This record gives sequence, structure tokens and C-alpha cells, in this order.
Amino acid sequence: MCFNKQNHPMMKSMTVVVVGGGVVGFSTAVCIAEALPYCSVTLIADRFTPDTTSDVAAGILICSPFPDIPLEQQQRWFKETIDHLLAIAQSEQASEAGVLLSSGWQIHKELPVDKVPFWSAFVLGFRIMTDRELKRFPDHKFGQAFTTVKCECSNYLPWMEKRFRKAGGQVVKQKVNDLQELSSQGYDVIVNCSGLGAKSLVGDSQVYPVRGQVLKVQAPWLQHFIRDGEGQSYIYPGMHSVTVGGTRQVDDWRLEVDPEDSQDILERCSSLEPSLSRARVLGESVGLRPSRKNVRVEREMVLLGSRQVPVVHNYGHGGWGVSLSWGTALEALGLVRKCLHERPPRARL
Ligand SMILES: Cc1cc2nc3c(=O)[nH]c(=O)nc-3n(C[C@H](O)[C@H](O)[C@H](O)COP(=O)(O)OP(=O)(O)OC[C@H]3O[C@@H](n4cnc5c(N)ncnc54)[C@H](O)[C@@H]3O)c2cc1C
Ligand SMILES: O=C([O-])CC(=O)C(=O)O
Repeated sequence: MCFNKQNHPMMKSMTVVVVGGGVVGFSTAVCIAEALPYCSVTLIADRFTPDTTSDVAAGILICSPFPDIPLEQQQRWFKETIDHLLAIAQSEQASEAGVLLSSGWQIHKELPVDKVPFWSAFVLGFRIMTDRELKRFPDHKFGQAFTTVKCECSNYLPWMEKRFRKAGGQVVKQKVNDLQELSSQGYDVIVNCSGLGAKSLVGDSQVYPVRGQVLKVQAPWLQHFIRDGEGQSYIYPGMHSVTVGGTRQVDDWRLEVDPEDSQDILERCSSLEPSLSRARVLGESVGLRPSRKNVRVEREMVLLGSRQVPVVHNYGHGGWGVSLSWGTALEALGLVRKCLHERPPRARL
């Protein structure tokens, strides 16, 4: 017999809840809802676009490695994410989804440790810049040129929400104070994509904020991104404006725009691209990167009331949540599958 969504014997017999309405939560929820038609998937969050950290992200696909996670695994996460986004960027959905190709330069004042970053094979046309190209950046002595993807979450998140609903997913706006609340609603698996919220939701003291401020400016003449290798200063042309940044303020919880930061960002970025001093500022925003020494993608059994409930964690992506969103979502999907397969036989239909 051939099973489809309608006649599958376990049709919607299992329930999964995903906490988190940012790029990690929606990617994970879409992966689960599309791959497991016999699951009823609910996404719960207290903040949605345009009010998440993901909305503040420049959304450029590059990455620094996490120290204790095998590099091959991080390569796979990056590759899966960029392949997924490249396909969207090259489809008729690109502008609605807010995903575009972006070419430019990452430049360094000193020779970087990794002249060839771990993701270099997955972006397009990665190469070391020539001396001639470096001439326009006299303070920098080394550079990398490549084409990557820019994923603008203010478009991407609504697009992903549509995709999730199309796959049968449900969306609820609500704060979850305790995982116990979800357990008492009987969910079979809880997926935690709460970013910085994991600090209180699951009591993870390893998660901390790294404050980032960016500006959107009107400078349609800029075609290429420029990123200072240390990651403090960057200029990313996008669909409707140019994102210029940034700051990396560790353990700083301030969500208000700091005018001094804006001034400093504009000065730093104008020294990389002098024409920026003519650009009109369209807006400023702040986000708190959900940082952690290592991103947490793993499952555990948690005793909630009298029940042992499988919880799959997918949070702590720091400054790389867009870059790793689809890859870590696929990893979380694999963990959800394992949880469902290992349910005690009596509990299975
Ligand atoms: C200035 C700046 C620039 C950046 N640029 C880039 C970039 O170019 N490339 C890149 O890859 N990354 C970038 N990042 C990092 C990126 O923004 C994050 O890694 C990413 O947004 C994390 O996504 P997330 O879904 O985990 O978190 P979030 O977007 O913060 O979403 C968390 C979600 O969980 C929900 N939540 C939390 N706790 C609860 C609770 N108890 N109950 C209910 N809901 C809850 C929230 O409401 C929210 O919906 C940047 C970040 C900043 C600040
Ligand atoms: O560093 C960058 O180029 C952009 C980014 O990911 C961030 O600000 O977190």
C-alpha cells in the first residue's frame, strides 16, 4: 500500500512543539513539518518578525568556527544552509524570500590564522585578493574575494511562516515560562530554538548576549560588500538598502540605539568606503546575539512533572544563526526523528 499525507497510518498522531520564532525556530519548524507529515507541528514564540534578533541580522553567509564542534559537522551545516539559500536566490521566489547573491571582499590588517576559512569551498569563486585589488584598502594587507548569499530576515521570516503553514504547521504567540507548560499539553517532543531566551527557559548559564548595532543607509551606488576581517566593521549592500555595522559588546543587554555607536560605525565604515559619508541614514537597530561557546544542537530527556519528555535543543548560534540556520535545522530534524522512533512502544499508535 502506498501511504500519503491523507492515509498515513500515523497521520498527525504525534505532536511536536518548536519554541522560537526567529530564523532558527522557523527553519527547524519548516524542516520538521515538511519531512514528517504524520506530525502535528506547532511553533510558539513571544516575539515574531520584525521584533526578533534575526530581523536585525545583516544575514550574510560567512562563519567563524565553534571551538569544540567537529569542523566537518560545521562545514556540513554551512554547506546545507548555503545550498538551500542559493537555490532560493536563483528561483522566482528570491525577492519575496529576501535572498540574494552578494559579492565582495573580506579584508584583514594582519594575516588571518585561517587564510582559507572552513566554508571557502561552499561560497562561490573564493580566492585571495590580488595586490592590485588591495590597493583601495591601504590599511589592509590581505583579503579574500568571494560571492555568498545575503538572507534578509524581514522578508525571509514571513516567507518561511507561509511555507510552514502550507505544510500544516500552526503558529501561536505566547511566552513559555517553563517547559512543564508544554509537557502538560501532551507534546511528544519539545524543540527548543529560543536563542538568548534559553538562558531562562532551560536555565542555561552558558548563553550570553553580544550586543550588535547596525544602520541601514541609502547608497544604491554600492554593489559589493566590504567586511573588515575582525568583524567589527562591515558594509553589506542589500535589496533595498545597505547595512553598515557593527558592534560586538559582550554581556551588554541594552536594546536601545546608542548614538555614539552609530557615529563610530559610520566613521569606521566611511574609512573603508569614503562615499558612505554621502549616504542618507534610513534607520538604526540593535540585536542581542544569542552567544555560547558552542552552539547547542543535541537532545536530552527532561523530567517534566511525572513524564520523561524528549527535548531537542537548537540554540546559541551567536553571530552565525542565519549562516547555519538550515544545516542545524536538519540536524535537529534528525534528532526529532530519533526521539519519535525511540518512544516507548505502548505510547506509539
Ligand atoms: C547586528 C547583528 C548582525 C548580525 N548579522 C548576521 C549575519 O550577517 N549573518 C548571520 O549568520 N548572523 C548574523 N547575526 C546573528 C543572528 O542574528 C543570530 O544568530 C540569529 O538571529 C539567531 O536566531 P534565533 O532564531 O536563534 O534567535 P532569535 O532571532 O532571537 O529568536 C528567538 C526566538 O525565540 C523566542 N523565545 C525566546 N524565549 C522564549 C520563551 N520563553 N517563550 C516563547 N518564545 C521565546 C523569541 O520570541 C524569538 O521568537 C547578526 C546579529 C546581530 C545582532
Ligand atoms: O560579522 C558579520 O559580518 C555579520 C555578523 O554575522 C554579525 O554582525 O554578527
